[in-house]
Amino acid sequence: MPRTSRIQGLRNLSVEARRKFVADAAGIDPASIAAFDPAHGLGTELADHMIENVTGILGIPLGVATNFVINGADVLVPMATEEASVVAAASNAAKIARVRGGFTTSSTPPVMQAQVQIVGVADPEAGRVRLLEARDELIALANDQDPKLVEFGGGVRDIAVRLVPSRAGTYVVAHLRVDVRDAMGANAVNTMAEAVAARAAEIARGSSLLRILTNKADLRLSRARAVFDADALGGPEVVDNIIHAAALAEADPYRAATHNKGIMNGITAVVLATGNDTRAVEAGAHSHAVSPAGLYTSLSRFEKDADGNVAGTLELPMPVGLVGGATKVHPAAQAAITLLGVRTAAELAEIITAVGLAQNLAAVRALATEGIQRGHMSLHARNIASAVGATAEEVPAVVARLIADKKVRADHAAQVLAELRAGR
Ligand SMILES: CC(C)(COP(=O)([O-])OP(=O)([O-])OC[C@H]1O[C@@H](n2cnc3c(N)ncnc32)[C@H](O)[C@@H]1OP(=O)([O-])[O-])[C@@H](O)C(=O)NCCC(=O)NCCSC(=O)C[C@@](C)(O)CC(=O)[O-]
Ligand SMILES: NC(=O)C1=CN([C@@H]2O[C@H](COP(=O)(O)OP(=O)(O)OC[C@H]3O[C@@H](n4cnc5c(N)ncnc54)[C@H](OP(=O)(O)O)[C@@H]3O)[C@@H](O)[C@H]2O)C=CC1
Repeated sequence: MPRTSRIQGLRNLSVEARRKFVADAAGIDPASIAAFDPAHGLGTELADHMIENVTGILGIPLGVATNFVINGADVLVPMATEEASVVAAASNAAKIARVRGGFTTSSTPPVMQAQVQIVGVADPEAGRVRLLEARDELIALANDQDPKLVEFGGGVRDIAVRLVPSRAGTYVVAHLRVDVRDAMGANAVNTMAEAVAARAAEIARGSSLLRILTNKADLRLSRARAVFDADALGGPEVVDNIIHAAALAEADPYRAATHNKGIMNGITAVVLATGNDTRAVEAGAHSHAVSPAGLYTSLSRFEKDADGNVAGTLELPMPVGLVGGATKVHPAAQAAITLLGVRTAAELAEIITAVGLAQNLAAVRALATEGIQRGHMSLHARNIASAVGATAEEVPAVVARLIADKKVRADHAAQVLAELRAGR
């Protein structure tokens, strides 16, 4: 069948049947996502090469979000998360976005920056200018460290120098701005920073100290936008309430933190599923959420467009790669990349950003209407039923009672399960 993400009723299939269905819908061989099955996924031998003192493997559920249309193409999105309702919510918002054509994305070139801290410079202003004069020499020295990256069309694009006053003096901080192509880039730029540090310090007339990537990846931005149809959202009142919810998140750091957590529900799940560095993406996102005036604010924007629909946008750093880290090593991460059908790190980054926007819209819509608990807790109820010991056969009956009684709580679940087993 042609590639499609509009799948209804995926939830009603068994896990195995779902895997087969998803592969067919993506137009790929089911064997290429066999690694989603733990039996064919990451084994202890491979895991032992990934980190230190390996004693086992932690399983995290991997779901597939449906309904996404991104830049006119249908995309099925693998999401690894321990939290109920995240995959359903992303699929729900993608279904709404689909009414008006789905998501449109774009990004800057994949430029990461490494910092070289230079201490003890007597004349920092002059040190800054001396370093800028040596731009070509420093770029050549850095590029020599990674001929392969240069061969792929990447490499150092520029040098910037900042003066950072601190309680321990003014530091001269040189930035290497490196196009890392399809890499996340941390190892690549760290190698370069370490290689140029001594020469940079000599030129600035100080000594080098820290030589490390900055996770404030504000030169590597990814953007997504979508129009969420007013009728599909539930009408003009829902639109207005979504705008009020977004306005509070823009103005109030307490709300912004939760609003952004909702965005990261989607982003982290895809970053993790593709074997990328969740901490790097999270650090970049939160550093980007600080406005020029120093206010921690929302990463997304929701506006009412001229036709009364919600125009949603999200822009944030998205340092993800296809060639390094766990992405290349972890069999399930490779399967996730195959399912997504991406060929460049930029394509992956943009899909992740679209998922972040969808996730945010779903949560904000729920909050601006019926509240989060009905949708979220009815799915979380399955966790609670399992936690109190319900078997796979018992879970549906326990969940149905918890929702009917509007008491999605462990104590009530235990009571319901006991009653069920006693035949009451
Ligand atoms: C949970 C829903 C989707 C229910 O919403 P609903 O309206 O009951 O769903 P529906 O049955 O009408 O289904 C609509 C679509 O959602 C998907 N869907 C719906 N249910 C399932 C399911 N079981 N399994 C798989 N997919 C599901 C599916 O795509 C479906 O389309 P269909 O295929 O039927 O044509 C909705 O209430 C929702 O979007 N809620 C938001 C939930 C959420 O954001 N959860 C994250 C955890 S809470 C949190 O951490 C963050 C937060 C909220 O604090 C952030 C913030 O404050 O901003
Ligand atoms: N602060 C942070 O966020 C830090 C993160 N990390 C970790 O660093 C890892 C990511 O670093 P990264 O540099 O991406 O990993 P790698 O060093 O594994 O991959 C980058 C290298 O891959 C090679 N390469 C092959 N094909 C391409 C291509 N198409 N585009 C770009 N490069 C290509 C390049 O040269 P070559 O083959 O010559 O190497 C490049 O240097 C992650 O695991 C992350 O967790 C590490 C330190 C700090």
